[in-house]
Amino acid sequence: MQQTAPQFAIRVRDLVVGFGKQVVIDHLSLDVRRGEILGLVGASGGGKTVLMRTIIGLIQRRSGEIEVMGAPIGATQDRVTQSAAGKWGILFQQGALFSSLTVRQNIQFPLRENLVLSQTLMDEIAIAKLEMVGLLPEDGDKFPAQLSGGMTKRVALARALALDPAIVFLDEPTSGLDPIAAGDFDALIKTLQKTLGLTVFMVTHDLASLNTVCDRVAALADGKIVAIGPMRELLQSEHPWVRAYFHGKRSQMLQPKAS
Ligand SMILES: Nc1ncnc2c1ncn2[C@@H]1O[C@H](COP(=O)(O)OP(=O)(O)OP(=O)(O)O)[C@@H](O)[C@H]1O
Repeated sequence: MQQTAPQFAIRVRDLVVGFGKQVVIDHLSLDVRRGEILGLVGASGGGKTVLMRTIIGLIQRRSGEIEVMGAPIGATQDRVTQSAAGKWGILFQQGALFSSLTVRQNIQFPLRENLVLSQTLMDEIAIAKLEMVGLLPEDGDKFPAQLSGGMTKRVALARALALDPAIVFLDEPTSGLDPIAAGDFDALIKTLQKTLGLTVFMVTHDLASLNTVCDRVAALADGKIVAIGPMRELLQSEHPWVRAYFHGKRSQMLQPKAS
């Protein structure tokens, strides 16, 4: 692979990932530009989560190359791969907070795992991250069971931001939220992109998110990226799956962003 141009946060080339006889990702290539919000859509079970987990080294690939912020990601789940973890933060599909830890302790978890910091500094960082995601310092004392769905997503995002990553991976961040909370969360993502210069890789089925916050949308079908570009371009795509996805009955309410 050529020297990575600095404008790419993630480069994937000719990636193949499978389980037994099943090939999930089939010679897929994808560039994610630094500082963009990229939305990834695809059929349920089509491999979106597998792609995301392979990029961050949690799933072993069969072949292909992956670079994150210009550095290659190892082909095996080794410690070298793990040590790259400070480059990114992850918000998993279910939020996945530790139920026995307070919000503050959840946010501090990646700090404890990766750094040696005083408790005072960690408390200050936790307050700063809570503020960043629109929560109050006193929310830090709560346990996950005491949070609403929207708050849970915000805490999970605060934890993903704990190590000041360059990239955040979000797996269906607005699923389970009402449209107002989902819209608020989208606005938060956009603000963080602008203020922190974050690159956001977002798996989502949320048409409103795709339309309002994503700079580009990539469509995954048959294990490959079959279309990529701003939403208005995706809406023009002739690919059968992309057409069915964006022009099906459930998508008819979609209002394209003005170009
Ligand atoms: N660890 C694993 N072992 C075996 N098969 C797996 C594993 N992880 C994922 N798969 C399979 O890979 C395929 C893609 O799954 P994946 O979770 O990436 O889909 P997805 O596009 O994220 O779907 P959804 O939108 O429903 O979340 C599925 O057939 C799934 O069963």
